[in-house]
Amino acid sequence: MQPPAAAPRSKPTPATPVPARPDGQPDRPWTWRCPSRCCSAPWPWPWPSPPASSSSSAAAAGSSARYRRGRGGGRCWATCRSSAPSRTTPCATWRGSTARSSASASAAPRSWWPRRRPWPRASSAPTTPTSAAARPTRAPSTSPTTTRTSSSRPTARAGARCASSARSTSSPPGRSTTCAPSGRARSRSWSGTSRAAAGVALGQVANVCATNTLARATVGRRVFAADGGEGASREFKDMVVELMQLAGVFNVGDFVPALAWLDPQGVVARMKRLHRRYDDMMDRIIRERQAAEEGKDLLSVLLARMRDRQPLADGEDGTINETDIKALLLNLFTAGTDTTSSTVEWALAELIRHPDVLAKAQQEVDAVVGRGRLVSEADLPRLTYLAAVVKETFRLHPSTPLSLPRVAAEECEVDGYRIPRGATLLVNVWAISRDPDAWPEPLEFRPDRFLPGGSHDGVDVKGSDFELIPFGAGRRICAGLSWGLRMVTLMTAALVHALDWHLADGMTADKLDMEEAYGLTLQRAVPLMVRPEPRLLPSAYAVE
Ligand code: HEM
Repeated sequence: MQPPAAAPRSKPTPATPVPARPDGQPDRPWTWRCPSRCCSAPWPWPWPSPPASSSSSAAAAGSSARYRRGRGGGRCWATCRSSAPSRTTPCATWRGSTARSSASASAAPRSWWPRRRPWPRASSAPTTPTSAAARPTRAPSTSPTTTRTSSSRPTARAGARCASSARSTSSPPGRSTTCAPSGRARSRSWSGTSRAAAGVALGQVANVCATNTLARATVGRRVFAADGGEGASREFKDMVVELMQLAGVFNVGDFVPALAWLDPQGVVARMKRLHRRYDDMMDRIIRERQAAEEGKDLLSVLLARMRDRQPLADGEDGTINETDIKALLLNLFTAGTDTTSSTVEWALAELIRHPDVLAKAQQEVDAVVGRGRLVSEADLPRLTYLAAVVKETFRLHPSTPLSLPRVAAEECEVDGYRIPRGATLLVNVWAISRDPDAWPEPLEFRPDRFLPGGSHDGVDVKGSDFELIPFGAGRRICAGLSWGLRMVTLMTAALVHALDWHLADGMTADKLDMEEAYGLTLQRAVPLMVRPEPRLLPSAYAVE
């Protein structure tokens, strides 16, 4: 296969002065995209910081243009489509690996280092005590009116087994209670959130919720306090983000084995440091669990199996040890937290940018649940519009845009392209779900397409409709699909139902930055800062 020409690597001469970030935040690095527009890669050289107060001329770029600058999109994808006899597998593979190589080279001062997503603190402006009790009714809306490089992936395999164990231990089939234990934690943290009228980073709150919910099923307790645990949650989230970024780096040693021992970018050294931090955290959790009474969580089950020298799954050989347990937990926490919370963050961002869609979703949840209680997992099957919103979010913002690397076990041919044995393949899920041949108006956020009578009525995210595969497909499909889908849907439903949403810091919906940061998971480049406002009866927020 002859891949299309790669992005030019010479430094451009800017014709115009460097504009400020559209969001007017001079303290964060603003990375240019490839100037030839032939690909989505951030420009790989350090760029002078924009002047602190210059006006936001770049903000004029429309939302569609912002989307187009994302990975694998824009002209490059179109070029591949026209020049290659088959676009999907080979082209997606090429796009993926190229995007990795150039995108990972974005951040100053080390040109081969991934850009870190800024992790905001809630504004230090004085908070107004707008408790749920004080603000029971819906306020007039002030919303703007405009609209793994490892080929064997051992921990992943173990994770798949682990997740099925989790299913059997924590979430019996037929019982619709997967996320139920987190309900109280959720409402508690939201009432705290609503007090933070100055603005909260939605992704961070969602991450604490997703992590605690998963933690309750896996280790029997929340790992972050509902409030006051900001430091710890930030540390954990930073670890997950760092892991995702390192996993997404174009590591020279992987492609030029002779250089691997040199670790020229320091990726392996950073991975090892990160691994030690994870290991310490897991050690702490295991010791605490061993000291406490045995529970019904996954960790208790695993520890009991280790103690009784039983294999992990019936019918399998071999017993498990503490390292296996740590690997399983690590796998679940890394695979299951950031993916979930970033999807919820994208969903809210889209809803804020589309007030009509938000209003429709709120009407639906009001009709099904009312305003006297919080939405629960049992309500989800009746929330068809909300399900469509979630699908549309997965389509435009798949949290694992290049899926996970696959290695061809045997040489094969796909659509006329020879795939050699041992080749690493990446499937560009992001580009597939924006393919104009499969999706009319692919860059528009239109949940209606999934409704009865819509162009994609009946299309699902569960791996059988190949134009929409945010969880992957086939044998190695996401092991936490059921959990992740329910978590995203429940969290989005709850946020939409319980709160009205305003952007913080004077931001308006039409200027909201929808830029994507680079990493294994699809984060927002600029975290979503919001001001939530209660919209239910005060009693609905009551917690035991
Ligand atoms: C929005 C939520 C999530 C999304 C979009 C997502 C997406 C993905 C994707 C695309 C893959 C790669 C599949 C492939 O190679 O074809 C994957 C693998 C995996 N995911 Fe998820 N995931 C999510 C949530 C979760 C959760 C909540 C868990 C666990 C509790 C989880 C556990 C795993 C594991 C263990 C694997 C590796 C499976 C294997 O290689 O056999 N994921 N996920």
